Formats: sequence, structure tokens, C-alpha cells
Amino acid sequence: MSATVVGIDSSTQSCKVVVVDLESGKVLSIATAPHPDGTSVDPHVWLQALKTAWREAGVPERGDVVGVSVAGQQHGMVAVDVQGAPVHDALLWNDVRSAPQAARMVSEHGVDWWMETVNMAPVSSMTLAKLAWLRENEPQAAARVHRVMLPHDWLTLHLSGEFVTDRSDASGTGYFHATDNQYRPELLQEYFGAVPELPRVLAAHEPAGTLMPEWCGTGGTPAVVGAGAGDNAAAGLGLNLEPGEVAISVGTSGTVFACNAEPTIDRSGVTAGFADATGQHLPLLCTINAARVMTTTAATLGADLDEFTRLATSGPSDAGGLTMLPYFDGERTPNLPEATGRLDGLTRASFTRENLARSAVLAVANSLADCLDILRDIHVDVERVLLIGGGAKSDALRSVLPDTLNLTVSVPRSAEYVALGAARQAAWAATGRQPDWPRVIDSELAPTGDTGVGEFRERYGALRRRYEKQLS
Ligand SMILES: Nc1ncnc2c1ncn2[C@@H]1O[C@H](COP(=O)(O)OP(=O)(O)O)[C@@H](O)[C@H]1O
Ligand SMILES: O=C(CO)[C@@H](O)[C@H](O)COP(=O)(O)O
Repeated sequence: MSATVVGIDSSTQSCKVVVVDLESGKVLSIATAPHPDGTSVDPHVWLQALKTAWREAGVPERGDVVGVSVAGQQHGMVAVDVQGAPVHDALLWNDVRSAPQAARMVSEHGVDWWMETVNMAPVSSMTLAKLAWLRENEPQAAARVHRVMLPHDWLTLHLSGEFVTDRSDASGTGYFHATDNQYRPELLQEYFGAVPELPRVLAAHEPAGTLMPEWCGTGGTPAVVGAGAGDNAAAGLGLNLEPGEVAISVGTSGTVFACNAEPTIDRSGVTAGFADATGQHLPLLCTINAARVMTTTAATLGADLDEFTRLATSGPSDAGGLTMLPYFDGERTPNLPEATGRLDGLTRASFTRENLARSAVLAVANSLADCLDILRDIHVDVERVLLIGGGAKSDALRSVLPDTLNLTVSVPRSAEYVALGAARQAAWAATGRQPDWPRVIDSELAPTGDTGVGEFRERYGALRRRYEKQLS
């Protein structure tokens, strides 16, 4: 008899549900439901989107689902009262209003102390900074907080009734250390003034419980619900990322990360020492501006994504002297929450649709290349890069990334790797062993020696340094 598992990716822009054949790893159905724009959201909206995608993927009609796991956008602050109702909209990872609180944390204790204590230096994304913001700005709501959890924990709770999390997502809160796998409640006491109830941290393959009746389909035993994971850790699991491999994900965020047995400590505090979804470690750099730099520029040009790609690949390869910094929504790497985008080198000759499109694509590629350089600087082994996420579909990005990184870029078969990682975890939780699903690489893109891309990289670095100096 067939058996299937369900993987869920509740990410910034949408909820994706995939139904996967347990034996072969083949995707049998997939559905997506959108999330609203904005950097704060009522968590019930994620639940509604999950219900829609769950239904559209045909899960309720199946009697063969043995496991379900949820992966979700990291860091989002879901703070609920004793009744389980959110006291405030969840502040998302890309909401920079908590930047002053994060900056204060760093100035009070210093980067070294934070790296020792939680292996990351606070930035506005971290849940701890968001809780500090809530305490200072919405004290009445803060006083009602009974439990704090992350987006994926909120959905796991509604699927299974269990208040649990996993190492990978806990490690992004700013009050958990992925080396001893312990919470640091004293940080909550110091910066939130109280220690709310926190979800129990499960091991990667440990079941949270079983699916509650309202989610079950017709017949069969209720599926096992896995611990879930942060979305980047789930993508690592979905890719079966190995040492020497670095994933670059181009979604709402741009992320650059590796999976290693030993934790990596970046004394500069720029790289976050997250946990992965297998019991190992996930050193990660994250930018706030990735795919949407390209889609926003396309919309400004009145171009659809095909036309945008044509524009970005038909002008001079260095974007004709135009240089863009992509900080449209503030930035996290580099840590410039107040930043805005920059466009430099405008002349009557350079200001063309082609150059504008190309400078946007090159800006995204360069911000990712800067992250990769930081990983290399802290001696993470970078032998191979795997490109994933919605923005990885961009032929324009694919065409400039190898020369920007000066490295061959492997493009895995187009798939929802976060949701697939969740499905892989669900299979692991349900059967006790990781499934043996194949990973298919569709193309290997080698650098071409394009000097224009190299020229843009130099101009980008100079412009970034000037702007960083201006803001400091
Ligand atoms: N061909 C493309 N070129 C550029 N961006 C793209 C392309 N296809 C999809 N995207 C963008 O990718 C993003 C979605 O990627 P995804 O990884 O699902 O994001 P998230 O996980 O943050 O919700 C959207 O902004 C979408 O417009
Ligand atoms: O904050 C981070 C990683 O630290 C982001 O990567 C979020 O986890 C959101 O991811 P996407 O929705 O862009 O995939």
C-alpha cells in the first residue's frame, strides 16, 4: 500500500504544501496560498493560508499520509496570552523596528559575549530584540504574554496540539545556544522583564505528536507530526547539504549557509551560528533584499519577469556604469537597518532600461557574494554552491552569479526545497530513518571570465563602503 508524507513551507510570501511519495520522494501534489505583504502579520493568517494550501493539495482526501512537518520563516515573534491568542501581530524577521533594541544589546554586552552566550550578535531580526521592542512600545500587550513561539511552532501547535519546537528554529531566537541546546532564560528576564513559557525543543527526528482530527482525511491512522524546522535548515535537509557545499537561497531573503558537524564562531558577529535540522550546525548569513529587488525593479520598468530577464541580459555586462545597492527594505548583512537602496553612475547615456534591470540583478548577486566571502573568511569550506529559492528561477541571476562569485554554481532541479526538507523530516519522524530520496542537479554554471561583471563587483564594493561610512 502507498504511503505519503506532507511538507509545509510557511515562508514570508506564501504557504506551500507538498505531498510526497514516501518511497521514491516523488512530489505527488503541491499547492500554494499567498501571505500578505508587510513585515508584521496576525498569525491566524498563516493558519488560514495553510488550510487553503492543505485543501488544494488534496491532503484531506488522502488516507495514506503517515507524516507531516512544518518549516517556517525564522525569528518571527508569536507572543500569545493564556488563552492562546496573539497579544500583537507577529513581527517578522525583516521588520527592522527592533533595530535600536538590538543595537543596545550589542553595546551593553559586546559582540564577544553574545557569541559566547548564543553564538550570534543581536540584529533586529532576532526574536529577543522583537520582545524587547514589545516591552518598550506595547507594555500592556507585553504584560499579557504567556507563551512565546516561532511561526513554525504556531502551526505545529495547531496541527498537533503540542507546544514544541526544534533546535534549528530555537537557535534563531537569540535566547538559545545550539552547542549545549539550552535556552538562555536570563536573557529573556533581562530584555523582556519576564520568562514566558517556551516550547520544548525536540531532536530533529523526534515526533511532536499526531495530527489532530480536524486535519485528518478519510480513514487511516492519524499521521505523525514532526518537530518542524526553520526554513533555511529545512532547505539544507531537503538538499541533503554536505560539508563543502554552500546553499544560496534567493527568496524574500537572500541566505548563504552551510551544514557542518562542528559549530562555527564568527568573532565579528556577522555570521549567525544556527543549528541545522539533522543535529549539526548551520552557519548562516542573511540579507533582507533578494528576489524582490528584481521583481520591484521589473514592476518599475513595467516589465514582466521574461521581459526583465531580456532587458538584464541585453545591455553592457557592467550595467553601463550604473551601480545599485539593493537595500530597499533596510539591511541586515551588512547590518544597516536604516539603509535605503542606492543608484550611482546616472548619466543620460547610462540611464537605460537595460542598465537599470542589469544593475538590480548584479546588486543581488553582489550582496550574496559578500556573504559568501564572509563564510570563506571564517574558514567554512566552500567547494560548491547550490542555488535555490524563487529567485533562482531567474535566468538573468543565473547568468551573472558564477562570475560574481568566481565559482561554479550548481542549480538543483527546480523544486520547493524548504517544503521538501519538511517532508523529509516528516518521513524520518514517521519511520525512524531518513529517506533515501535522490537529489538531481539540472545544470552546472561555470564562470565565463566576463570582465564587465568583475568591474561591477569593484564599483559595488566601493559604493557599499562609502555608504557604510556615511551611515556610521
Ligand atoms: N524568474 C524569477 N525572477 C526573479 N524572481 C522570481 C522569479 N520567479 C520567482 N521569483 C520571486 O521569488 C520570490 C518567491 O521565492 P520564495 O523562495 O518562494 O520566497 P519566500 O520563501 O521568501 O516566500 C517572489 O518574490 C517571486 O516573485
Ligand atoms: O531571517 C532569515 C534567516 O535568518 C530568513 O531567511 C527568514 O527565515 C525568511 O526566509 P524566506 O521567507 O525569505 O525564505
